[in-house]
Amino acid sequence: MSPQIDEKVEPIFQEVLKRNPGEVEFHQAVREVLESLGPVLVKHPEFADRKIIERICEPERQIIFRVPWQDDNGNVHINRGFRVEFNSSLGPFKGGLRFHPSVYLGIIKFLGFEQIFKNSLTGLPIGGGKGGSDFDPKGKSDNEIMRFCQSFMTELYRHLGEHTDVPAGDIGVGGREIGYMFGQYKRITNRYEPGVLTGKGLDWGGSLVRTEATGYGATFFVDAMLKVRKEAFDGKICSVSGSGNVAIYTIEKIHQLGGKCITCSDSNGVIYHEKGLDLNLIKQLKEVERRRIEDYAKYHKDAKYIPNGNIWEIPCQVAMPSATQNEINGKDAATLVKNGVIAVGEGANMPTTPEGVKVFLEANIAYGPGKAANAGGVATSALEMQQNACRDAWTFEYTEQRLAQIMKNIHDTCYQTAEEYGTPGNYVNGANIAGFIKVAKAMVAHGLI
Ligand SMILES: NC(=O)C1=CN([C@@H]2O[C@H](COP(=O)(O)OP(=O)(O)OC[C@H]3O[C@@H](n4cnc5c(N)ncnc54)[C@H](OP(=O)(O)O)[C@@H]3O)[C@@H](O)[C@H]2O)C=CC1
Ligand SMILES: O=C(O)CCC(=O)C(=O)O
Repeated sequence: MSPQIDEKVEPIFQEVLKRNPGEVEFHQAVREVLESLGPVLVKHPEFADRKIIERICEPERQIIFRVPWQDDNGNVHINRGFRVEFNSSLGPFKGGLRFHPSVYLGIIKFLGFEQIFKNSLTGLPIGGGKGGSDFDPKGKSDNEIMRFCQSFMTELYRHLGEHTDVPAGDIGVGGREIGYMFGQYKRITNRYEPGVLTGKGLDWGGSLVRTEATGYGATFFVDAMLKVRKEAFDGKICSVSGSGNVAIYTIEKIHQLGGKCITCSDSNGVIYHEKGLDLNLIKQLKEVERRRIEDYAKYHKDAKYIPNGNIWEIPCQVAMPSATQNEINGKDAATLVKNGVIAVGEGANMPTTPEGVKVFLEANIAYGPGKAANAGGVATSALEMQQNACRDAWTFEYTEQRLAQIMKNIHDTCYQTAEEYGTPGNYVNGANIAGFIKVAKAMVAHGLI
């Protein structure tokens, strides 16, 4: 762990540990932000007076509920649902829902905490929140998914609203699940309220580019970091982990920008295709047929499937982790650096451990942390809310242009803030400080609430 937490901030972190026992991912996310904030308190003593850091670490509201559902054989199952409404200083709580068996309060709190600063960086009026369930969608039938989503929304709906809390997708939650939850919300409330969820279908209030936004946005962010170093994607060998929504559209944009992506993965193994990935096949396998990535190698005999492989051992120049938290540890980071990586852009949330982050920062590579690099998804969700509010639907070109501009702004804000605070090139500090200051100022303005 980095010893660099400021002495004024350390007691706040100790209190977070005490108040939230066992929530290790939440501790990790909080510590990483708090490490950046010492110099901010020097410039802004009012933040310390008003106990802004202490308040920002405590969610405004945490909802935990039972989700009973029946499988196709009539068996009853009970899952646990969560929604952590972390901070609404800049707008309604906004952030995705994750359905994965690993979900517990500590995961949802880490994601909700990150979301506060990410959403602030977008420059759009959205607060931070996150939710989900320990439900495992793998191997479930379409009807089982629908029954689960309906049961989940039957409890959650009372906490949502376009001006209150607006969920979207995350791991295990895509367009299909958003559709079932939207239908149930509409049925229970008797309101057609498109702005209550984002990531909706294009025929019923969704936005063009939302599906692509996180991956495209992360690639735009890395492109901006490369440009600072007089580099470009063109001709670069790239490695992407995961094979879900973020991974697929990261690969797509990398290819559009002239890079060659040679890897993807799922939780069972890694695909290595030296001549470059066949993205149409990945889309067919994952988006249409919902199969495992292993099957990719059945169609390309020159591609290798490595069961339980370590994707970060495959040499690349640009790495974009797009699967899950803590997928790059200190050793993986050192391997990437040794093999010549020049840029790492995080499509996933907190995919690098603190030890890995330290390796990247010390090696002075271009390292874009998730809360900045993957903000394009939630930013485009906010654009979807704008379209819903004025009952409009923008073109793909216009929406992508807005996304590209937002990502450029986020990059420049992080870059300039890092310089201003004496750590040039450190996007971790830049993102944490810039994201924090905007929320902190709003909290001061709103008084003690
Ligand atoms: N969707 C969005 O708009 C945004 C997503 N993110 C983040 O991006 C990441 C990916 O999300 P998304 O693409 O939407 O999710 P998907 O469910 O579409 O895909 C997730 C991918 O990551 C793999 N994965 C998930 N959990 C693990 C694990 N524990 N170990 C190894 N592999 C794993 C999955 O493999 P398998 O099928 O085997 O589980 C799958 O390939 C997450 O960190 C998410 O929080 C960030 C910003 C926005
Ligand atoms: O689009 C959204 O509201 C949420 C996206 C998300 O979950 C994230 O940024 O991690």
